[in-house]
Amino acid sequence: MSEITPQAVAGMLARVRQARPRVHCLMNSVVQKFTADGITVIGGIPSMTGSLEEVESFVGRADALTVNLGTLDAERREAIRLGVAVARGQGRPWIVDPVHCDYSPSRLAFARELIALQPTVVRGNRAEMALIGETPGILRIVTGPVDLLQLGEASVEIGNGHPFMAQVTGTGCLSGGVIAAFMAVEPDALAAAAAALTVTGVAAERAAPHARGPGTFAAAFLDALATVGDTDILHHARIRHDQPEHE
Ligand SMILES: Nc1ncnc2c1ncn2[C@@H]1O[C@H](COP(=O)(O)OP(=O)(O)O)[C@@H](O)[C@H]1O
Ligand SMILES: Cc1ncsc1CCOP(=O)(O)O
Ligand SMILES: [Mg+2]
Repeated sequence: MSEITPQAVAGMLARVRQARPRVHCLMNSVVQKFTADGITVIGGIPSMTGSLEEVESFVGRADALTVNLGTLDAERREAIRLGVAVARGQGRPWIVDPVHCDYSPSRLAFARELIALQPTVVRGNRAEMALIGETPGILRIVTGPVDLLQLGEASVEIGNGHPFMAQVTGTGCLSGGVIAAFMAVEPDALAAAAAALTVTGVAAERAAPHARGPGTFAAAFLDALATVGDTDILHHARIRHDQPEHE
C-alpha cells in the first residue's frame, strides 16, 4: 500500500471533482440536506430516496452507497436491505454509519446485521464505535478531534478539523457522504477515507475564522468544502500513516 500523502489527497480530490460520482444515501431525516450539500460542493452528485419501489433502481445507478441509521423505521430498514443487496451485487463501495446505536439495542442489532454483510467502511463517533467493537476485514473509522482509521495492521490518524464541527449536527453524517464520494474514485478504501477526512478537516479549519458561531460555521464549512484546493491540503494536512512492517 502506498503512503497516504497530502499530494495523494489532492490528487483524489481532483478526481472526485472531475468524475462527479453519484452517491446514493439511505439516511436519517435530520441532516439529509446538509449531507446532500456536502456531497454536492465536494464534487459529487447526491440522491436520497428511500422508497421501496425505487431504491434498487437508484442504488443500481450510483457509484457508492451510504447507509445511515439515524432515524429508523420498518420501511427504512427494508429499503436499506434492498439497497445493500444491490450495492454488494454490483461490487460498489458502501459505508455504514451506526448513528446513536448506543441508544437502542434494536438499532445496534441492525448495525451488526449490516456489518455481517461486509460493508467497505464502518464510521462512527467514539461512543458508537465503542459498542460496535472490532470489524475484522472492514475499514473501521472512529471520528473525533483526531480521526482514527484502521484496516488490519494499517492505521491512519487525521489531525485536521475544528471543535465547531462537534457543535453542528450532521458533520459525521456529511463525512460519510464525502467518504463515499472519494471511494467511488479510489479503490483503496483506506486512502479514499483518509483523503475525505483530511479534506473535510482542512475545510473546517479554513471555515472557522469566518464563523461567528455554529450556525455561520455550517455555512462557511460548505463554502470551504467547495473551494478547498491543493495549496490548502499541501500546507495544512496532518496525516499520520502507520503501515505494517512487511508492506
Ligand atoms: N473536537 C473536534 N475537533 C476537530 N474535529 C472534530 C472535533 N469533533 C469532531 N470533529 C470532526 O467532526 C466530524 C464529525 O465527527 P464526530 O463528532 O465524531 O461524529 P458525529 O457527528 O457522528 O458524532 C469528523 O470529521 C471529525 O473529524
Ligand atoms: C441527532 C440525530 N438523530 C438521529 S440522526 C441525527 C443526526 C446525527 O448527525 P451527526 O451524527 O452527523 O452529528
Ligand atoms: Mg454521527
